[in-house]
Amino acid sequence: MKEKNPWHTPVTIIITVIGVIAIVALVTVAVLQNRPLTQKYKYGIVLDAGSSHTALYIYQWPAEKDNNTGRVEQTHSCKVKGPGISSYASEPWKAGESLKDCIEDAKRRVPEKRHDETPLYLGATAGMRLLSIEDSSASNKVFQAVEQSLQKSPFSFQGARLLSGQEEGAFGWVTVNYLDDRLKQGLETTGALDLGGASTQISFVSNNYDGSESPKNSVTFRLYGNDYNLYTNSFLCYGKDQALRLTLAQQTQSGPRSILDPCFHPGYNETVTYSDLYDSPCVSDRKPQGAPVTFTHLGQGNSSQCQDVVKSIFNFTHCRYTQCSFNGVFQPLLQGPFGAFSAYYFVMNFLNLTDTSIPLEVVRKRLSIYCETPWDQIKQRHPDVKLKYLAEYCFSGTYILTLLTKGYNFTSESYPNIKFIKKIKGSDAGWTLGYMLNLTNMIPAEAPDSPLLPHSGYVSIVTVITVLLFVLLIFSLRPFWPRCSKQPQII
Ligand SMILES: Nc1nc2c(ncn2[C@@H]2O[C@H](COP(=O)(O)OP(=O)(O)O)[C@@H](O)[C@H]2O)c(=O)[nH]1
Repeated sequence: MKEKNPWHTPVTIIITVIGVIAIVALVTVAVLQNRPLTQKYKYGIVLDAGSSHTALYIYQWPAEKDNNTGRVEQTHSCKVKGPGISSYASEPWKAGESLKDCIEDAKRRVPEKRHDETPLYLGATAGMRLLSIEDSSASNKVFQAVEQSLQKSPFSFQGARLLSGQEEGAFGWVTVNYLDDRLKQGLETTGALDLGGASTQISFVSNNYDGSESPKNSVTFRLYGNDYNLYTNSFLCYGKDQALRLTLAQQTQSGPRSILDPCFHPGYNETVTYSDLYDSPCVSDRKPQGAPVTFTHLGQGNSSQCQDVVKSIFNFTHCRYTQCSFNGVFQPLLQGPFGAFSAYYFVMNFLNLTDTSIPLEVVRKRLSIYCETPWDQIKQRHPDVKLKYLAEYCFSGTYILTLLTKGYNFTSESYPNIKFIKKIKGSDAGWTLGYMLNLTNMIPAEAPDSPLLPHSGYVSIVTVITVLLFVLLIFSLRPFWPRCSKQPQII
């Protein structure tokens, strides 16, 4: 008699076919339905009105995930032509005009249908801080002019304001740690060292600082469920352009007709007007009486003397706290890694000295060889570099090393903890991103709920469950399996 295979019974065949169709349908629906939707983005724009120039930054983030760290990124930056807005004190309307090209650029970069919901902020830093000290009415007029200009843009203008030094330092620290994904994960934070043209900031978390000593240097944050007690200080007049004024003022106190400056290359020769040099609140009270109209600024290229002149602009004589950096300012013990950006990066990158594993002594030696190089040779070697920047790298490099070691107390051991950086994951290091994250409430105080599975994880789980169900189905049909008995089944 012919053996009949139990798998060939109509019921079994129907169950198997339905099972397979159901499984295929389940996987297909799971994969198709969970495919990420076409990504929609939101945008934010911040104008950094610095002392030397203004820059516009565009940030974007996925529309659904405002609250997730590491998701906001810089997509574009635009450098405003001309000087910083504080330079337009005598013709404020020009400050507003100067921003137009970058605003036009932003209009092309941000999708038109998002324009009216895109917040636009302008934050001014030390250049405007100095102008407001010098002439508060001129500073108000400059703010009015930029506000009038930005209100005409199609973006949602949220105002132009002067940032305090403390805010500038703290937002720079937020930016660096946000981009490094250290805040959400509650990791040890990175300190921030920012060197601008008119001021410089140092911000870090130190275990031996709870804010009780010198409370004005303390900023507290609760971010993603973690509390931070940040130490921050901004030194007005210690940005690299104002620091250069301080050293030149130091060398021209007797009102000479010429000076031999150890921080400029041998053969450097420029005429400087006394009134220009002393036209800043950082030095205006020290303008020598009866000085001639101009002096000749000659380079000498002597590194050790340059270090002495630069050191002389720091005051180490008084400290009413347990410890100080300089000028009587409290500073707790340095702790952790540091990111040094803005002019720290421009200068050390030009000098090929961003590698902090090079011993400090070797760094100093290389800088002194550079400073001693004649000005003609320097110009020949770098025909494409702006002469103003080129002339100042010897001074700027010496200033940076002096500020870090004598000012902030970095040692040969702690110097390698510094990383000279320009960008982190494509976004510029600076206060602007931290400022926008704060104003848009994009960093929550408490840790967000654990995120949903990513698409690939979801598909994998559905596939595994489906395979298991399939195996289960096969086993549930066991009664219909062919028996392994020697006796043939007779129907
Ligand atoms: N070497 C060099 N210096 C720069 C560059 N951009 C800006 N600087 C200088 O670096 C300093 C700081 O600039 P920035 O970070 O824009 O500071 P701010 O203008 O004070 O906000 C100023 O002295 C600028 O003149 C650059 O591309 N190369």
